[in-house]
Amino acid sequence: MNKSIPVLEIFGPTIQGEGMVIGQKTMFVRTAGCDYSCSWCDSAFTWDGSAKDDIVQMTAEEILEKLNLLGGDMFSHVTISGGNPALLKNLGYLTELLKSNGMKIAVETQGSRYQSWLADVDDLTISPKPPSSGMTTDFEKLDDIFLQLQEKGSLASASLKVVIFNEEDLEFAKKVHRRYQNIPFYLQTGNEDVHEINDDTLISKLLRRYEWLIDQVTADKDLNAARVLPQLHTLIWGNKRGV
Ligand SMILES: C[S@@+](CC[C@H](N)C(=O)[O-])C[C@H]1O[C@@H](n2cnc3c(N)ncnc32)[C@H](O)[C@@H]1O
Ligand SMILES: Nc1nc2[nH]cc(C(=O)O)c2c(=O)[nH]1
Ligand code: SF4
Ligand SMILES: [Mg+2]
Repeated sequence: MNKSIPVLEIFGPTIQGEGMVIGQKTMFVRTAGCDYSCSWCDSAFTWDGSAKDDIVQMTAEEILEKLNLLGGDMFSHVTISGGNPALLKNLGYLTELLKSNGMKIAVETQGSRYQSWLADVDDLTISPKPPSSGMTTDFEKLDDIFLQLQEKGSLASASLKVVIFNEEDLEFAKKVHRRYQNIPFYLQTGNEDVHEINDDTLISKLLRRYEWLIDQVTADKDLNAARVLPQLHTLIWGNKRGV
């Protein structure tokens, strides 16, 4: 089989620090390449060229082998993130292989591209980007993604997660929530300091930002069904990579 999946990191077991299955023990596979360039991206090395020499082209079998080498029998859940893994048409081989080996699959993507294999994912997080990112969401594309998931009977596996840095982001998030009212909706604290190396400084600021976000949500009747979360892994390990 051809070595067609560009991989930047494989790590774990760790816990999922974000979103719908926060706390779930999982392995991570991080693919290279993104069609966005968010101003605050905490994984910019996947697309800004700074780690281009670390990209390894792997087959699905090689990825499974590496997961087993690292995780042994201490995992049954694999999260595929990036970059944008939904750029990769042939990732379906990997999701099939992992599932046939008894693993559950989660995917993190921003909702700019659809791939048929997204319908086979157990925990699908779609994370449209708010104004602070500098990106513009194509809502027709996003509508189409949810439509395709619905047609395949996979809507129940999906959730929405919007990262919030300011009030304008919150307005954007409310628009998303209104448009897709039946999709579980998560708000996540934005990390403004992705290069901070002092964990105490970072964590106390993130906790203040989390409290601010909770205050906004509790005072807003349009957000009665929202779930508000921090990035748990950042509170534990700071900006460290590979955790
Ligand atoms: C690095 S992205 C990769 C997957 C996909 N490109 C996406 O953005 O959904 C994984 C998650 O991290 C979130 N994220 C990235 N930078 C962040 C930051 N500075 N603070 C909080 N969350 C961040 C993204 O919004 C996304 O939900
Ligand atoms: N522990 C942990 N949880 C995460 N949830 C989403 C992550 C990501 O970068 O996509 C991530 C990550 O990098 N680490
Ligand atoms: S879409 Fe995700 S990986 Fe791409 S730049 Fe934005 S946060 Fe980073
Ligand atoms: Mg991350």
